[in-house]
Amino acid sequence: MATTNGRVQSNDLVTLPVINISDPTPEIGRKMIDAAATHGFLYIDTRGTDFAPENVERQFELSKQFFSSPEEEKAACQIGSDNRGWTGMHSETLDPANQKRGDFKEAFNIGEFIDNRPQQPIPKSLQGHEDELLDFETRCRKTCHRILRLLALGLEIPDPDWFSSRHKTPSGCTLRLLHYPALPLDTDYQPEVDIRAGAHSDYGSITLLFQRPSQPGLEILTSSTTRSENSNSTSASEDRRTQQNKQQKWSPVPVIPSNYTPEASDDKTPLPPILLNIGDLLSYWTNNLLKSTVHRVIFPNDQHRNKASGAGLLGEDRYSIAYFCHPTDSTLLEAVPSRLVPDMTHPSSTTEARDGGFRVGYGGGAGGAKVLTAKEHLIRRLEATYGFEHK
Ligand SMILES: O=C(O)CCC(=O)C(=O)O
Ligand SMILES: [Fe+2]
Repeated sequence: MATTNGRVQSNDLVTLPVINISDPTPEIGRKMIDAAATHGFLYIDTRGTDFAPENVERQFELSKQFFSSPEEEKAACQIGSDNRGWTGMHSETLDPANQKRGDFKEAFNIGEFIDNRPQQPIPKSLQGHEDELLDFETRCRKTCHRILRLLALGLEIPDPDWFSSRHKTPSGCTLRLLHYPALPLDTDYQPEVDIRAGAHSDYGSITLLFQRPSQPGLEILTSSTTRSENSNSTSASEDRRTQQNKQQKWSPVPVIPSNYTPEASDDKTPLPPILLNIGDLLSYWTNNLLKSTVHRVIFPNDQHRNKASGAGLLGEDRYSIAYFCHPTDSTLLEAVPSRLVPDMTHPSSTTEARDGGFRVGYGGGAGGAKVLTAKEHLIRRLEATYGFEHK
């Protein structure tokens, strides 16, 4: 273990379940809730989704086409306060407290299409491919709706469409293409302070992440409890002390987990499962029952040590695609009608025991002074990160 960015780094890969969502039963929903309430991350088996391997391959081809286009063309679609467009190398700093310079990545944010049309300038390299972007976005949306339905079933919400019916347009849904370039041989990259994507949590309800086989780097912040010497004690004070001994560590998330057997054929690279994680909004909405876990992307240490790749560069390019799913802008983040929210988060708490008379069992601050809309929640979150007001 080594200390990076103030936290311990572990070599232990984290084990997350791989869930097939083709059969929308309450039992599958419960498994998803268990994982979402523990690590906030789980894998979705691509066989139960709207994605065929060629859809994902094609989107990665388009992504490469965009990132390898001339800088001026990308800059013509520079990101604005609407959170859409291109952000270049080092222009985003996801973890300013621990980074001395911006993320070693570039990204292109595509906001949702309205009436089948993009609502932002499309760079030259992607012009004529709008239908393919829309097709991929539509598959992401459908898959998210299946997932939201399963989460509602797992939470025993009487209406299984309670979440999905609150995820319509217009919304903050964003498809994000990401490129983490290999480094020049004379790089001054320092693994202790530099990073491909700084530690952060996602803003929306859920995120889908598509990764490439053999392009690792994602890590999540996990907690492990180290017990003190009086480990037989179960008193409340001992429990509190044990709590204080919780150690946070970075655990790598494998692209293809050992508990997954992809359909590999001779001529094709296997399609990794889709990684799913819970975002801040859904965590807030479920009163922190579902966890929005901090994660980051590192430049793999072995690639940093082993110097040049064939291209005269250090390490390899990494590409990923994220789909950030958000509720309809006007959605009120009010009570989630699930008895599991109080039961699982605060088993013994009562209304009076909670801060400010916060109503137990009702997520998202319902019962508090003001119920936020999804858009207000997103604006607050973006302001906290970028320090400027988004439209
Ligand atoms: O590229 C990745 O693997 C993760 C990207 C990510 O966490 C993000 O864009 O929010
Ligand atoms: Fe993220």
